Amino acid sequence: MEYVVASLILLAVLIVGAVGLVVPRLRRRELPPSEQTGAGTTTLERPPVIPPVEELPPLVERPAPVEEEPAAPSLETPEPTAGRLVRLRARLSRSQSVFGRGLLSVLSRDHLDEDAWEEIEDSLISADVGVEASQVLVERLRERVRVLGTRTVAEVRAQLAEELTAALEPELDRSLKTSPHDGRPAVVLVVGVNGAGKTTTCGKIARVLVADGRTVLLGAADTFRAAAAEQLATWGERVGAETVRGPEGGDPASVAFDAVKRGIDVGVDTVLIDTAGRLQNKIGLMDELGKVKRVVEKHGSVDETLLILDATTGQNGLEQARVFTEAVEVTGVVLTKLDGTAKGGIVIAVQRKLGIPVKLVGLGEGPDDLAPFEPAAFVEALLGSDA
Ligand SMILES: Nc1nc2c(ncn2[C@@H]2O[C@H](COP(=O)(O)OP(=O)(O)OP(=O)(O)O)[C@@H](O)[C@H]2O)c(=O)[nH]1
Repeated sequence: MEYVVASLILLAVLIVGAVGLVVPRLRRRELPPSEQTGAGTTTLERPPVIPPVEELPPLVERPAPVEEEPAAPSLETPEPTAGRLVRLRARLSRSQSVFGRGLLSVLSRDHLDEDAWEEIEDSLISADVGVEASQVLVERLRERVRVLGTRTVAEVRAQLAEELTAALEPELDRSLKTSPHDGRPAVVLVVGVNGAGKTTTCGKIARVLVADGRTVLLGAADTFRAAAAEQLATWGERVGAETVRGPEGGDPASVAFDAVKRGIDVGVDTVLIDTAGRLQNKIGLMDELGKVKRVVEKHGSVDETLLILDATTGQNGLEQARVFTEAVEVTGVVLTKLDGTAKGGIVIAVQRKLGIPVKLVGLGEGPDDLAPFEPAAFVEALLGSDA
């Protein structure tokens, strides 16, 4: 019996000893290794490691982030050209106050005496219609009112509209020659003084053509202003049109030549060439534009030469325009910035003085603020509906 008790005690001591040896080892293994455990150092218990905030499970389940597709270069769809002038008529509000409110309020007076007719003539002149054209217009209107005995405002308005429309020569051909022919693209030269809106208008015309289903290539022959080629290329990219450029300060004629060649090679419908418009002197300008035209014509004739005129420069612009018409054969005028002037009558003066049809009008800085010019719709917009 005593022998059994002694054995049990011995067994208990052995178990306690074994547990005492194993447990500290296990504890030590659970702790991360201390940096220095040399003799004489005390190993302190480390605080529990708290995972950084971002590793904590979110309170609210967040949806898995959606992988964004790389943005594909999206092409813009320009507005259709039909009816643009009507849609943009409000842009003529400054000119409209002269024609619609000014002229019509005089014409609606009970007695149209000599002073009233003079006032009407002055209004037309100040709207840049031009002295001679204003006199002719007033004479014709005065005669009609006298012969027909017109009295109501609506009748006078209708007669004024007819006279203004007639002065804009509605029978002139205003179509743009932009269709390919003889197996090559149509070539359009864009000329005008710097700042008139040439590059912008080139870009807008490219959009007009694309809207009408044409393929276009742009030639940045304005090598004079560094940013012009960049500006033109940006317009082109927006509608998927390629731009041919040359070195800054390079020969404009050579860029124009390369652009037409490229247009023929890739088979576009129309090549639009933006030129530089330095007016340092007439001879220089004539030389430069003449050379561009001659060089381009090695590929075939130029189909359209559009002169860009800033409507806000009024009669001064007309003088500059004349220099261009002497340098190259201009086939159409684009009158820009009509939205920024009360002198919408300049359209009449331009056609009368230059004998060239206004084909397009710029009515703002937006990409589609360029409208085909339609005399009757333009006059309606000038006279407004509040007459
Ligand atoms: N309000 C208004 N601004 C216009 C119109 N057309 C062009 N502009 C502005 O006129 C300024 C000059 O236009 P550009 O196209 O750079 O003129 P540019 O003739 O090419 O000038 P250069 O490249 O220096 O020869 C720009 O700020 C255009 O946004 C328009 O119809 N209305």
